[in-house]
Amino acid sequence: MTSAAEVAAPYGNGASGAPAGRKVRVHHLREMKERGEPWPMLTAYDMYTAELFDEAGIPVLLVGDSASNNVYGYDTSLPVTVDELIPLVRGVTRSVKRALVVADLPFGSYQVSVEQAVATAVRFMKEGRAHAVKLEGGEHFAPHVKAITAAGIPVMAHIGFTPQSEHQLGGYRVQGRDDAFDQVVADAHAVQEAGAFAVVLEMVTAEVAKQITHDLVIPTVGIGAGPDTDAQVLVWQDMMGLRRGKGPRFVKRYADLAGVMTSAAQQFAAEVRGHRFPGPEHTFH
Ligand SMILES: Nc1nc(=O)c2c([nH]1)NC[C@@H]1CN(c3ccc(C(=O)N[C@@H](CCC(=O)O)C(=O)O)cc3)CN21
Ligand SMILES: CC(C)C(=O)C(=O)O
Ligand SMILES: [Mg+2]
Repeated sequence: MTSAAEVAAPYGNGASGAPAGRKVRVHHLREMKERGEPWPMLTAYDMYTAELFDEAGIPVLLVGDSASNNVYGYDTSLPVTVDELIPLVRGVTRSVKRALVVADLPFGSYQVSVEQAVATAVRFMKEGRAHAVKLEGGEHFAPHVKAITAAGIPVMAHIGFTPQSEHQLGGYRVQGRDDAFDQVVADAHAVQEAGAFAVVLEMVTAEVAKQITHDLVIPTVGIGAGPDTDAQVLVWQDMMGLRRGKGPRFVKRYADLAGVMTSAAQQFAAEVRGHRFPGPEHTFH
């Protein structure tokens, strides 16, 4: 038995929701919702980010298909492949002690059929050693969520603005306004009913996010969904200021890594050019 105090015990610099020093499981996320404790989620695509965010007390790390435009240099989420993502997932899962690692299924790897969805999810679990998978879609993807869950794989759903459908949705646009309100609510209910353990709400109005968060027993994870979701997620290069440019309005910058890294690179360059690096302490005889 774990005591309530143990369950609430913090680790690292933040509360994980899991018992101190133990792995975060999907049921801990639902328990945090029940206790009214919002939890953070960040993307991670490699060893050092995974290690640092895990130790900082981030309970859930997402290896997003956003690696497409944040690691591989494509302009959107669409081009990245399963074969490109699996090695990143493996690097992240190898590097965490406690965090739950969710692998995002990329465009084209689950939409073809329910069978394809299960097969792709199995690859991410077996080859990537992920702890859960995520896919974009609501009502239409409830059968996929159900079949992957039936295979023993926890599924996080993602509704509202779904970047893999940007061409159908008409670009990066807020969802859930006016007539679309009921559709987003119906999608949320459908994925919960199908067995999803959590649902990402991306770029929906705060009003629809609040309603869904109240309706569902599973946690909602907001990105551009206002203050009332059970959890919040951001792409780490956005919130740490590594990615330059304006970016989405829902991002808050907590650091200026682009500035830090540019000046370190410039200083290194200047010292090499000026014969000041390496010094005696860096030199073998
Ligand atoms: N670096 C990065 N951050 C993200 O949040 C992110 C990715 N990449 N890649 C995958 C998706 C795509 N996402 C995006 C990308 C752009 C906007 C954007 O430009 N939004 C504008 C317009 C919103 C509107 O008013 O309709 C904004 O100002 O927020 C939003 C979400 C979220 N995801
Ligand atoms: C923005 C999050 C939710 C995502 O799906 C990704 O990073 O790919
Ligand atoms: Mg994604």
